[in-house]
Amino acid sequence: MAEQRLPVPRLRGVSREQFMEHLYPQRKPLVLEGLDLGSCTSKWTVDYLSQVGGTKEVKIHVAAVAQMDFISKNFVYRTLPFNKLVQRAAEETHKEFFISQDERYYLRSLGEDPRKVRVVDLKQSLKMSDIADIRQQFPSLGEDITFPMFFREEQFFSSVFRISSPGLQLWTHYDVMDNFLIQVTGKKRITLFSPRDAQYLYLSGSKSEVLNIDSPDLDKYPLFPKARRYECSLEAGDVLFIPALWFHNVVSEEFGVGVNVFLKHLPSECYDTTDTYGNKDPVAASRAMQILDRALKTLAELPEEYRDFYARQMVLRIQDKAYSKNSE
Ligand SMILES: O=C(O)CCC(=O)C(=O)O
Ligand SMILES: [Fe+2]
Repeated sequence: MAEQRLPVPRLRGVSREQFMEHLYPQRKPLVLEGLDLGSCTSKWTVDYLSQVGGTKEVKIHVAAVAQMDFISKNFVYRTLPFNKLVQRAAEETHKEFFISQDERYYLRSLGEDPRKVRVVDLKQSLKMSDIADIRQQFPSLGEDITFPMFFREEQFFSSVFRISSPGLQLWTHYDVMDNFLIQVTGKKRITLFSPRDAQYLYLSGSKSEVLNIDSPDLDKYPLFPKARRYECSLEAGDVLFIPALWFHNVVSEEFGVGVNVFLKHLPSECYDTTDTYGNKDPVAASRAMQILDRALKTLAELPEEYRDFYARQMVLRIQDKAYSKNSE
């Protein structure tokens, strides 16, 4: 089957009203151009970021190769002061390094203590200190960036620094929050897949096992070419809207600094309160999955012929009762 590459629509000068009333409800990826992002787009050079961002320790991925692989774990986690990370990610060869001279770096910033489970206080509002918000963790840099306010204040979940060495590729995954990915400097190729095509992506949790999306091993992943492939080039000043559950794969074509804003689409109580990354499935989804696992265990008590018969009835019931009637 010929592989299709569908462009992600690009829109310039979209207003808050236009986005919220007409575009957001369509739940499709979009590149928004020409939004006011504040002074970051001109200020955030390597020197400025390292001076103003300071020496706060950050946890990073370090990889000896361009394509990070979560299955073979061809990367390690290390810690560097923020200013060092920025300098190293911007250079191609390193005098100081962890694994090799040409190792690559990826920062996904975290909150103060990502292991701490957030606590619900008396007013039911959540303690946010362990959730990334660059305005909290990097207040001086936070002042330079204006988030596109294309959402209601209470939808805000987190804001995350994304800093990457040239060439690095982040595996295909989905997040459970809506996302505005703001590319402040540098250039990325982003490939997206619809949640409806999850069946062709060979998922392991929230990630696709197909790492080499440009030249997949078709013996291992024969259905992968059936997934409709959307693509965009994200350049400095562009903002990509990634609706929750849309898969994305990111290749940094240059050293680049981005910030993404995760926001809640569902009412707050639908989300897992221990989720600090924005990637734990909604509570009802993980409960339903657990119940399904129990049902499968129960079915396994039957001999094959019966198990097969009842399993097929269950699939039909799921399709009839739970699939969206709105075919894409
Ligand atoms: O642009 C990146 O570095 C990764 C983007 C991403 O996965 C996200 O914003 O959720
Ligand atoms: Fe993501």
